[in-house]
Amino acid sequence: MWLQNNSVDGSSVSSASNNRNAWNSFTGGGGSGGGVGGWGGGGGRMRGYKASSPTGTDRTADSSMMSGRSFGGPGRAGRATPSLSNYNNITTSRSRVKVSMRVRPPFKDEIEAEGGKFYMTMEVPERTKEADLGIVVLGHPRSNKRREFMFDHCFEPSTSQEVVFDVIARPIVDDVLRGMNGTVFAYGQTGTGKTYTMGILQTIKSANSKDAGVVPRALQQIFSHRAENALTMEVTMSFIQIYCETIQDLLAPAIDYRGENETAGNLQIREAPGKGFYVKGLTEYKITSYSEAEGLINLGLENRAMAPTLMNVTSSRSHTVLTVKVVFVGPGVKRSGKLLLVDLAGSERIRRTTSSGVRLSEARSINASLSALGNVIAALAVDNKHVPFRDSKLTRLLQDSLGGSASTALIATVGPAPVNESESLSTLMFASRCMHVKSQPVFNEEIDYMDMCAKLQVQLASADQTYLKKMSVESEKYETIIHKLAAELKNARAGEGLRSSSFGGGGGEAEAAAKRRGGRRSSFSTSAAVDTIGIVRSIGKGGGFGEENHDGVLGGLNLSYKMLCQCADESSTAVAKFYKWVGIQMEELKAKEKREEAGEGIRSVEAESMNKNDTLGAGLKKSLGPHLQPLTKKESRSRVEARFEGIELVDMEPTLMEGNHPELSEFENVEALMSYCEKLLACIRSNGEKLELGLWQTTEWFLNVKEELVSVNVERRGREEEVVNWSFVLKYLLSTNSKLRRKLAGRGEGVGGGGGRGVFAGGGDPNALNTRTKMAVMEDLEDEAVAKIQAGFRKMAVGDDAVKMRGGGGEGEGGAGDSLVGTPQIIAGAAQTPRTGGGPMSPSSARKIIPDTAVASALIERVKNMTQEDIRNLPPGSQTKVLKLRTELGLKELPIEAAQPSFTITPKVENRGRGKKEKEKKIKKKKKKKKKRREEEDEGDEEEESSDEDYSFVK
Ligand SMILES: Nc1ncnc2c1ncn2[C@@H]1O[C@H](COP(=O)(O)OP(=O)(O)OP(=O)(O)O)[C@@H](O)[C@H]1O
Repeated sequence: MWLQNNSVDGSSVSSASNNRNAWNSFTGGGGSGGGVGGWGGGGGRMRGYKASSPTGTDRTADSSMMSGRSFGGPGRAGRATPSLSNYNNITTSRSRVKVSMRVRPPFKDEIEAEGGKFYMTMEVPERTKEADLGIVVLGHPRSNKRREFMFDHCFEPSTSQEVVFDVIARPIVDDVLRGMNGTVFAYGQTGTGKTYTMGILQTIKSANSKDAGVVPRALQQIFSHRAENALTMEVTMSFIQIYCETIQDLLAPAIDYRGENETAGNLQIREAPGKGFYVKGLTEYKITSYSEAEGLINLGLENRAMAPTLMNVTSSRSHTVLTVKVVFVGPGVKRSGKLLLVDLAGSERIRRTTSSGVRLSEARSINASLSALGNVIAALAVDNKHVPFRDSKLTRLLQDSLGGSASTALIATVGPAPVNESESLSTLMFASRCMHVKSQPVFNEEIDYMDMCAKLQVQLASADQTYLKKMSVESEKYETIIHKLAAELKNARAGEGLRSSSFGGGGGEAEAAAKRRGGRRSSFSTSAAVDTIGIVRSIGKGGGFGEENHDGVLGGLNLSYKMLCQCADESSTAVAKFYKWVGIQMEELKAKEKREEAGEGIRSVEAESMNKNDTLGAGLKKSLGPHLQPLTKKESRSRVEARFEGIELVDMEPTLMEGNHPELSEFENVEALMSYCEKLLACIRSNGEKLELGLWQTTEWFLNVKEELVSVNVERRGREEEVVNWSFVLKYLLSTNSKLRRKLAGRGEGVGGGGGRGVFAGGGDPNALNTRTKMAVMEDLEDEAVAKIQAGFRKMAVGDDAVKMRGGGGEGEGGAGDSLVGTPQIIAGAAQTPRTGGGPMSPSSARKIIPDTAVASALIERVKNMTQEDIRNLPPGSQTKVLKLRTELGLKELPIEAAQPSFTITPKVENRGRGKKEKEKKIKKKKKKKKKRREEEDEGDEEEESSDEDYSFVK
């Protein structure tokens, strides 16, 4: 859209209107928000920035005024996109001077003079070679002439200072802070806003104010920059003006301490190799803050040559160059960036300025230098070999910036009035040429490696303490881990030692260990290895073997690595040992079974005993034969097979690491070490699993085998116990059988001795007998022994057998007593007091041994109730026994004369005094009876003998 003058945006042109004092109503052009025609072209490009004052009202009015015009039109939407063919040779802005155009808001007098008809439109093409390119179309409202220019940016009049800075200057300052040279210069007709754009029209105060231009904002950006670590930033500043081809130091007093300062008013440009052109004698101020810079610039602005011209009451009559050098210094590094902020004097047609005298010569000088600048640009634009930098002081000073090694941006300013058309065309053509000036910024960085090294060493030394402290903490951490590893390794070794000893020890400890584990799966400790991997990983994350790694850490790592290797090796050894042991055990067990199968072992003892050609042996054989049938071969084999059933040791080969472990220093990098450690860990895990599996299997197997063994042993012991029990029975029988006693007398061994030799040799726990066996034994014992004892007591009670027992006492000593010691339980609770002496048992002892309380009670009753007469009638030995028993029973002895018989044993009394024949007859009869009874008992007759007719208790 066209600019119009029928509305007002006081804020955007306030300074202009105030200065000119004539304009009070002006709209500062189309808004960026519209983006349709007019200045909105720039606004379209600027989408996202805050536009100052565009309104729809402005555009409506503007479009009505534009109707009928041959160029322009109501807006971009209604017009064809300008041809871009002319701009195809424009290279990307990254490798050339960046050019933008800014249109000053019209003054009031311009609006009045032109009637709101202006000559320029801006557009952003639909598609451009570069997305940020903008097009300005220049034409005259009253002619068909039309020129199109394409720039990097086209700023409408309402574009804020902030936007211009951000788009144009901020990237240049960024480059300077990175160590490149950068230049921002404003070029344009006088009075079009160069000084305003650069922000040095008046004294600068705050970079944050709305009107603050490039200079204050750039300084603020520099001082808010934070230098990288280890680099210090130094900023120096100089400020000159080129006035009528003289270079003046705006920051040096014109009068020095000697009275005058000649050099400050006319500085010379010199050239030095590696330094390029420089201003000799220029004062450079080191500044550390924005406020310092502000003070200096304001001082310089006071010194700046300004004079009102017809076109600009605040016209700058000189080119001003503010140079800000930013140097970053670090260990061995010097990086420098130079920022040139150039506010060129305004180009002008001398006739329009109506200058004369000094003003005229100023204008000529300005035009001459700008002309030289134009020539330089023209030469650069077409890549001329000769670039006339020396033609003016300005071009010489800008050589660094335009010569291609700096990052350069040009802001071309134009006025909006048609009256400025030719100057604007000239400016746009100059700017357009600049679009072709190549620029390839370079970094200004000097690196002194020696110096860097020395300084780093100093830094390192100073940082060493902190570093060491940090490393000692790290070290402690690793030490803790290493100690833990060592402890675990020790435990693992101890565990292995335990297993090793049990490996050789025959399984007892292995079983015990399995029991202690309570069925828990045993495991080879892999946590140590895992921790080591953790250390390696953490080292790896920390940068591997770089300088930053402390020796201590590497030492710790080395130790951990060694331990990991050791773990892997030992795990392999442990597996090998384990399986070897299992193999041996299995072989041994098989061999043992085979021996047993062949008839060796304990059965041979039994067989030996039974085969003895003596009464005892014969008796044993007769008594125990049925119990001691040897196992058949088939039975033995099935037992062996059962014991080895279920054991499948799948993989007996340990996992091994091939070859010797490399040294830590042999690894190329952390990754290689990590990879090897992972392999070690895999080896340890694999071996651990094999051990676990093996232990698990063998534990199960042993438990099975043990159960089998126990059942066999129980059976075997059962047989042993039966031997014992029967032996006891036989012993007792011996004690009552003089014939047997006589046979054994003088041998020095009784049945008890036999027991000591073989029967009790196992020392087994009779409780381990199963109930069935126990009961059977008990029943047999009771049936056999109790019956005999009862019979003996009965005889004793009648008196005659008591004599026999007493009489035989001397013969059987040492026979029975000892064997009772090992078998008290068999006669449950009876043998409270083991007998150590020999001879026939006393009634009291017999009572203790014999569980038949009925018999004992009868006996006791009998003794208690005996009268003196009864006792007197007893044989002398029996009298003593009875009296002793009575004493034990706590009975008061009656005087024998006074005693009344309580019962009468008639047959004995009656038979007393009978002849020898009768007596023998009786004995024969008894023997016959006894024999008969024995035969019955041998056949398992369980009948009670209480109905023995021979003996009767008479009350
Ligand atoms: N974008 C703008 N917005 C508002 N006012 C502006 C703008 N540009 C310039 N002006 C005003 O226009 C007047 C002239 O501006 P300035 O002095 O910056 O022009 P110049 O190009 O530097 O002129 P010279 O070359 O003569 O010094 C100043 O009063 C300034 O405030």
